[in-house]
Amino acid sequence: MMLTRWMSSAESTPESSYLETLNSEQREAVEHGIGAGEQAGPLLIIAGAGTGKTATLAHRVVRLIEAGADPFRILLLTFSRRAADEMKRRAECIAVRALGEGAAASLAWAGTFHAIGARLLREHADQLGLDLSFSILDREDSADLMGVIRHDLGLSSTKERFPTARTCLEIYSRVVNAQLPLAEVLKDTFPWCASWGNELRRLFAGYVEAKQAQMVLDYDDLLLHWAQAMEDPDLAAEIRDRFDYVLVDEYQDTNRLQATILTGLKPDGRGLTVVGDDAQAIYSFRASCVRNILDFPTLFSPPATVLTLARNYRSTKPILMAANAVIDLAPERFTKQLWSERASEQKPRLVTVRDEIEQARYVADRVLEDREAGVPLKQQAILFRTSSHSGHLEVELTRRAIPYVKFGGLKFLDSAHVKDVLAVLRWAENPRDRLAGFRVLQLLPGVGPAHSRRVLDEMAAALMPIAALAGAKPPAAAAAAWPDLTALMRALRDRDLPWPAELDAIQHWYGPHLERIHEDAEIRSADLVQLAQIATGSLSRSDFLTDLTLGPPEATGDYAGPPLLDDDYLNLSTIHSAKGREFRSVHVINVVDGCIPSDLCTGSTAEIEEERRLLHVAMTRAKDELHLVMPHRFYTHAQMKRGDRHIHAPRTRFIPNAIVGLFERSAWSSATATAGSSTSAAQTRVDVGAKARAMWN
Ligand SMILES: Nc1ncnc2c1ncn2[C@@H]1O[C@H](COP(=O)(O)OP(=O)(O)OP(=O)(O)O)[C@@H](O)[C@H]1O
Repeated sequence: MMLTRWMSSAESTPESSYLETLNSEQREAVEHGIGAGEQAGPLLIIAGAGTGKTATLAHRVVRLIEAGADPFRILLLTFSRRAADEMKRRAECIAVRALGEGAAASLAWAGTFHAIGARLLREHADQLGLDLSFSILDREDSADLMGVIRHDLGLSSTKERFPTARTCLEIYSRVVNAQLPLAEVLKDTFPWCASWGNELRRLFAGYVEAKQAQMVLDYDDLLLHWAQAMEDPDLAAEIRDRFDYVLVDEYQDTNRLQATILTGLKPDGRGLTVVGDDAQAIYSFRASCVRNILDFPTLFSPPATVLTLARNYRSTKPILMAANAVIDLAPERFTKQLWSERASEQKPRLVTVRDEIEQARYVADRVLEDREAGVPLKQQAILFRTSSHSGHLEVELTRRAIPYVKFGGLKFLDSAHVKDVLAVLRWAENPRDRLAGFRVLQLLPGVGPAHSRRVLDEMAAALMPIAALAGAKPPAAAAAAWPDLTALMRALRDRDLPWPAELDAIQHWYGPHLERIHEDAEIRSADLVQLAQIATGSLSRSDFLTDLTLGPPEATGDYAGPPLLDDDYLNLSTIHSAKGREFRSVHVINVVDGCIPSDLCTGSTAEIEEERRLLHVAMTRAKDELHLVMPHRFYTHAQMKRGDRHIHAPRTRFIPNAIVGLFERSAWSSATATAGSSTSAAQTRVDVGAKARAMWN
């Protein structure tokens, strides 16, 4: 899209009509510091759920441009790629409205911290001693690499069990992102690993060395190296000089390392705007730190201006009152009471069902009822704390042929066949990427880990790795397939095919292997068709790999076969993945202690508080209808077939008796539902208490 630089501030009209749709609080945030003759001081916008944070940030971007800012020098940092795309789209629409057709704000620097980090590191690779063609490992690959080093150092065969590769990666990642010493992270977050401090240090040193030898960066490196670049005065000045304005969305979910990067970019806070909601901080497991937002104002001198958005445009009053009540019980936060003008008689419902099977039936019934009443499936969502909570529901939906897409949980890109194809691309991009090579080589019949390692060692030692691959001696079973692989790699390396045609070549090569390896090859190849389609959106192989690694598509395609995008489908989502979204009708399932809060959290106050915020986030996704469903009992897994062991689950502690009156309570069972009625708690059928008392009177 064409870049237009708007009128200078002298020409701009603060009363521009495109700002009229904003309320006065939003307007104040949009106008902050504009026209003051110097760059605006630091600004923190505390924006409660549904208060128009995206709209406000998008308008501020356009207003800055209108006042003379250069769109190329605005850095917009968001939490997900979807949020970046949405923000760009909104800003462009507003720009057109503000300045007429033909006007456009092309935001060249909008993306996640990781994506922007990757781009800056590539642009400054020389100065940072990085190889320009570095590839990026996703979390799975990083854990695999950690596993390889763990094994090589003999840590997989220690007498007492050494932490798993995944736990080691989590520890490593927390040290990097929270910028804390290893000993402190072990003591506070991984106390059961505390005795392994020395071994972990050795492991992490090996992991870092392996990444450097293979010219790969993991997600954490994208931030770490960016922060390190900001420590060099000249380089920091160069990077700082690229951006006049830095705007950050979802600031409550940034971690210490990201905060360091921001203060490096804007040491006095001038030109810096951050938006967030401390009540929606839900990513501490990724070392995000709610203190970042609570402490932001005092980071600068003079301190940042704090503006609050409290008018919620999304939810009805009763939904908002209940969501406010849940978060009001949190001990520390910026105080704000969300309010709404959307009147409704309907309180959110708190529904008890016998077990998860009944819960699935209840939800499926309600979803169909809502659809009959004119609410499309796409406007409905079922939310849960953990991906595995939706098992029963997925079965019930499939049984009733209700199409759905699941967000969170097993992702499209985590499926083996998609990873295989991407590994070929990554290996072609960087033949020293051992993990990619390790995966690709083992697709061939008869090639195992030992043989792959040998070939990769030969390639690592050679000046021309692909020639070394061609010259390597394959095991007998792979002899026939070897020339095809080397021919493919050579073609990809030499860029014989234009992008994205090379993906077709890979699929052509991969087809027979897919059929040999997987029984359900046909279903899996549909995902590969989808992958090829996604590839058309990127300009080059390297862009495609970077885009996918940093912002993967979220829908599961592994088993369900994703519905076409224009079909109507129900949204199933973890609460984390529903962040930033809204639906006319929302069901939150398993609203019981043990699920929310999850019994997986260790019970520290900070963790419990985060679970409270999760429930708040879930509730505030609803516009018109909100159902919180509570199965009364859960079957336990470790028992004989047809066993009937179960545990009783109490209502979540986040809805204590003091606030339960804000909900309409009812009990539901499929037996009474088919008889055409549900039992309301208020209309008890058999008052067993009275009967029992009567026995003794
Ligand atoms: N000034 C306004 N007038 C009317 N509607 C508005 C206004 N501002 C925002 N909205 C509407 O309110 C809803 C919520 O806005 P948005 O999605 O930007 O909220 P948000 O603050 O990002 O929410 P959350 O943090 O919960 O994800 C949207 O449907 C949006 O169109």
